[in-house]
Amino acid sequence: MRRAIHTFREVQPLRTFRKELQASQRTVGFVPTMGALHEGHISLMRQAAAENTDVFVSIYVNPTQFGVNEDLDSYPKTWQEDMDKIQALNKELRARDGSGSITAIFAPITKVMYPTLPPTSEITGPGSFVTITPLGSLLEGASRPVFFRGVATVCMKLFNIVMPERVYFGQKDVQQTVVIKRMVKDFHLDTEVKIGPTEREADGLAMSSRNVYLGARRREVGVVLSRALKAAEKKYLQGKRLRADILWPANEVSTSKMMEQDDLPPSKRARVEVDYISMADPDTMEEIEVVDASKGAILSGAIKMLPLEEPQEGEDCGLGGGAVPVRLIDNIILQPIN
Ligand SMILES: Nc1ncnc2c1ncn2[C@@H]1O[C@H](COP(=O)(O)OP(=O)(O)OP(=O)(O)O)[C@@H](O)[C@H]1O
Ligand SMILES: CC(C)(CO)[C@@H](O)C(=O)[O-]
Ligand code: BAL
Repeated sequence: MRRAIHTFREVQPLRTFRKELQASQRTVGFVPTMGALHEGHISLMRQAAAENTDVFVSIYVNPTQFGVNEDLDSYPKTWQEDMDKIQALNKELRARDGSGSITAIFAPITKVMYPTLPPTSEITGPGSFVTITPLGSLLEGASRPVFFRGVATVCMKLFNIVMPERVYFGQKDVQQTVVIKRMVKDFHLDTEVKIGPTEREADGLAMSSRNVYLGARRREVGVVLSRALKAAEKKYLQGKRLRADILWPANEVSTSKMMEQDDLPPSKRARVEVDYISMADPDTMEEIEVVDASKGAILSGAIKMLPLEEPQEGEDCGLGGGAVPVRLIDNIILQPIN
């Protein structure tokens, strides 16, 4: 049966629609996004459609997860392209027997999501927040202090509005998946958290909405993060278990790339800073010295691609002309070995 996609801007009409679905024993898989959709998002929607009759997608750039000096204002917005991609996915899904499809988009304005106060990005600002500590203060949380408070808060609101049977998150944001699982467990939320694999470009770069800001020169250097993590994973697969043995090749790959770029003239280089390379416990994200092979571990990292110093005439500098710094994250799960 061909079904239209409903776009909701308000909570109540969405709830009414959701209740109708529930009354007819349909199941909802929910994919929260901030838009600027790419194959990473689409693969989560595909997975959700395989496991539910109806898929709800939210498109909302949540201000409270951006720090005051972060890139909220420049976050890419591509509404029409996003709708075209979702329509194309539905066409693909409808050709498949037994598959669900995307039936609702939730695209609220901020007053709908934060009805009481203007939302704050200040650490000590007022508001009703969900905090998951210390998990949310480590790694990404150390660099972006309000990030996981904002993510957990908006996801709690979205889950309360959509009431999905299942929620879908990408492994690319691995710490986010750990935070969401913890929130669902600790608050007894009646939903199942499903994680989809990281979708990558052919050279290994993890897909991200922010990649449009990279341009060719920074794009080529940015792939260093996935290479560094791969080098570390290789050590684990070769039987190494100690932090130093696993992480040194990752640090070497990233440091030599930094030095290589620093030595180039400003007209040719794309400078990069490493924020962290981590080997952490999969449940707590605390750093570990030794991998317990029965449990595995999470290798993750974050780098910052600095603005191009001397963009060249005619060069593909990406959206923003190479002036926007771009933070890239990536991770590899060291799988348990029995
Ligand atoms: N490459 C990817 N593979 C799989 N899932 C992804 C990928 N990139 C993002 N996702 C997932 O899509 C969901 C929405 O993410 P979001 O809209 O922030 O996109 P994004 O590309 O992660 O943006 P950015 O990297 O700029 O923060 C999240 O669950 C995220 O983990
Ligand atoms: C989960 C999320 C949509 C919350 O704003 C965001 O953090 C994201 O896109 O990963
Ligand atoms: N994908 C995580 C959203 C953010 O970086 O703000």
